[in-house]
Amino acid sequence: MTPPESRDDLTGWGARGTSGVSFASALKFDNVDVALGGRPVLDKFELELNAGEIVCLLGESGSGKSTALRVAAGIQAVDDGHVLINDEIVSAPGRTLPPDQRGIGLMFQDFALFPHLSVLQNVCFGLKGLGRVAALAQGRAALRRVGLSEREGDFPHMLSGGQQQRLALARSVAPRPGLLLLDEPFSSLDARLRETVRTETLAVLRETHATSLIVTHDPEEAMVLGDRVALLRHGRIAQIGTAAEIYRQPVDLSAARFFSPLSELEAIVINGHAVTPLGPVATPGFPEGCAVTIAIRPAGGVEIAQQGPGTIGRIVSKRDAIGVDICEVKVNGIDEPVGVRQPSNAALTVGHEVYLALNEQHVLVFGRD
Ligand SMILES: Nc1ncnc2c1ncn2[C@@H]1O[C@H](COP(=O)(O)OP(=O)(O)OP(=O)(O)O)[C@@H](O)[C@H]1O
Repeated sequence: MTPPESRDDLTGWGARGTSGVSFASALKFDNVDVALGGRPVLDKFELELNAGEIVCLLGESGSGKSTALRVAAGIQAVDDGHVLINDEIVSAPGRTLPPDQRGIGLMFQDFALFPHLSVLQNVCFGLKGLGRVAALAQGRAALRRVGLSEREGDFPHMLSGGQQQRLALARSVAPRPGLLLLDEPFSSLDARLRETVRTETLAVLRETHATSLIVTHDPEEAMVLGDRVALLRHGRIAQIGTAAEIYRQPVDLSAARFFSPLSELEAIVINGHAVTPLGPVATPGFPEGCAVTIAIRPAGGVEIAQQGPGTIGRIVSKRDAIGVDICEVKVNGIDEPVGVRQPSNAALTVGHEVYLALNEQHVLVFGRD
């Protein structure tokens, strides 16, 4: 049985800035097709990572994220297209350079530690080419960075979940790979631990300078970790950009829904505006008479005030999430209550009549077919 998490899981990382430095590699997927079980999983898949960049691959379950990572790792062959690492073709139809010749570090959701090897042996496994003395020195430095020096003689089953994650990270960065491929690296950790581990892992990735491709299904995680976020849908990139770009200018309604719940209002464009029960919304670029969906994010899209001006509504539910109110407000003419997150205000209570003001800058407009 895995030992429980301890305070050490939150505080036990080594000194920042002590990870070994890699020479970052560029990675390119060029028109990659992969079919599995007779179904296309990657479909003309295109993605380019600049050297040293951290890109998060985000998407619904089954969208092809892990398959893309496995292709980059050389575990999965391509049916068409190419994969290039530093401009060298490493995957082409019928030709797949093995993982150990790609200069990559891999980290999986279940950590895939070797149960019969000690902590130190696990981390030194990929360092055999260095010779024993250099491998031990480099392995111990990686363990020191993740705060596991004292545990080098233990076996993986003696470590807590958080410590196993740290060992898996140390093992993947110890050989100083130019490219790190991480598949859901935090999903097996509990929520309390995940934030600390995420921050520390990001610090390690930055120190190593390795190019990193991280698969996740958690939008918040992608936005925190990625220099850019790539949204994958049915085996293709639906959108790629910085977290701010992809959150503020989602390519379509379904991309917008991925990053937060939305209040969605249907309207028609009249005189350059969509008329909604919450007031008019400017619709530049949409023709007169066009049917649009106005999507409002709970954070910033609308504000609740005790006094007008604004549209009258009634608070039907409220949760206090440590400094933040999460409210639902019923407004005449809108079927579903409008979701609002804003700084805590004890004066706002359920049943209270309030005024809603739209913040047009945070309101999204999409055309409807
Ligand atoms: N070996 C296989 N044989 C047949 N189908 C497969 C195989 N591996 C994956 N698939 C299918 O390919 C699709 C994409 O799988 P993949 O694991 O890449 O998705 P994912 O986006 O990583 O999903 P998740 O978030 O659930 O891990 C899924 O529909 C999956 O069922």
